Amino acid sequence: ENNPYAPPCIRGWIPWFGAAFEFGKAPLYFIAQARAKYGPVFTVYAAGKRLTFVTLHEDFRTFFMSKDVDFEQAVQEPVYNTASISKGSFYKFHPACNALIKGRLTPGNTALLVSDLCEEFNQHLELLGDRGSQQLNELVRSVMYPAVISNLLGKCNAPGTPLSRQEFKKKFTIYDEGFEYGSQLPDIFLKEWASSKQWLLSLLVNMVNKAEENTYNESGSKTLLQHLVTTITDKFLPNYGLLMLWASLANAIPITFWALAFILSNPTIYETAMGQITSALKDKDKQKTHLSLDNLQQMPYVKWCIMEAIRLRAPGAVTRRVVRPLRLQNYIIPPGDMLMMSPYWAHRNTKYFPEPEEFKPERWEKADLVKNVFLDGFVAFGGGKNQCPGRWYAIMELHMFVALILYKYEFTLLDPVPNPSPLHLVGTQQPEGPCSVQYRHR
Ligand code: HEM
Repeated sequence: ENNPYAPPCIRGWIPWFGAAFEFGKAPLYFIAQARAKYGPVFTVYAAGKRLTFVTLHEDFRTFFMSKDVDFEQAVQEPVYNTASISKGSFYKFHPACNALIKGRLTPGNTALLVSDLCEEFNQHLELLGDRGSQQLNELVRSVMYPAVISNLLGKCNAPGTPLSRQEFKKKFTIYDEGFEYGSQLPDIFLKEWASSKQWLLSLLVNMVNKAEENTYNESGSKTLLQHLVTTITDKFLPNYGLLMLWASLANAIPITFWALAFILSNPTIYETAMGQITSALKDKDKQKTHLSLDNLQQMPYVKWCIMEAIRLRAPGAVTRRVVRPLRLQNYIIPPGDMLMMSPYWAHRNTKYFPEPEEFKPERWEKADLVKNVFLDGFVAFGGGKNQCPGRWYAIMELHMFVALILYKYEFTLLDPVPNPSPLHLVGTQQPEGPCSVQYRHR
């Protein structure tokens, strides 16, 4: 309690609630204000928890690599609240689960998923019809949900009728939108959210049963889910499946929305991207557009647009738990503290990203993306041994989706690009307001 080396601690006026109220209103902006006022390392005491923020790039290595901080202990409680996985099970199986996903989604293995994913995207993009208008984020969801489920969990597990796709979209959206509160509160406070979670869990029970019956695909390979079935051997298997499903959709979908919105709202960027897409895909069919890894490599500018959207709308925070006294700057952070790092704010450091608020795809020219090297200071996927194992898949998936949809459809943005909502710390940023588009098949 009276640690003289502890960083400045922010408490609110109401002692018990601490800063929870102020923090909860707009946590993303609270971080920036607190940093300006209290310096690069500070603790927020909120709702009985100590959250210590690490804001200097020079400390990120410690955040990701130190043996005195731990990923599993930081996320165990949220994992229990969102997927009902017991503490014992999580500590037992999480390392193997993480290693599995990492191994299945290396750049090389991701390349093997390209042609199936392309087929899925084609199929679901064509369901949009010749023309229409709708919310851009709804449109992205309706194509990406079934396509990615099919690609990662198996074709037999993707919702196969318009009605079941509609229902999945509805349940998953509720689950995803409530994930942040759901990760902190017991189910009894969140009825609708908890019932969507139960619905999704039963769905995963079915998927797992099928994966246990058919341990291989028609093609003789295994889906990520079929691999998971052999790794998790306790009763929480479907629950791990749900978390994996959430992780594979929750961050990638908002980024797809932003990437499209940024491109469509900027005529020069749009022209450059379209130039590359049309010259790479030339006279390919516009209904069944076969797009290969080579084609993707012919559109580096489109990839820069994806990377730039990820940079600008990066997760609000990633977390670790301090397990032994941790030295940072001139402070000693006590065990038990949650350690927080904000990729969103890290990407607004002008030393690494001049004109940080601008959508400037060209800044990615300096990164050796062909060799899978990002820009210095880029931390959207976290780091260390718990760095996002889906990052190569995410980049490939978004690159392909954006190229395909722009090749097939012409869009008109009917609203200005919305601001990001200041309400969320978990995951990539969500739009604050509506953004509708009109589209027409080319
Ligand atoms: C643009 C899209 C994405 C972003 C920005 C993103 C970001 C992140 C971040 C920041 C973490 C935590 C890392 C840390 O604490 O150091 C994470 C974890 C994770 N991500 Fe992603 N992610 C994306 C897409 C995906 C996709 C497409 C998949 C699956 C195919 C995926 C699977 C996972 C999994 C399974 C974890 C948990 C890892 C663990 O348990 O150790 N992510 N992601």
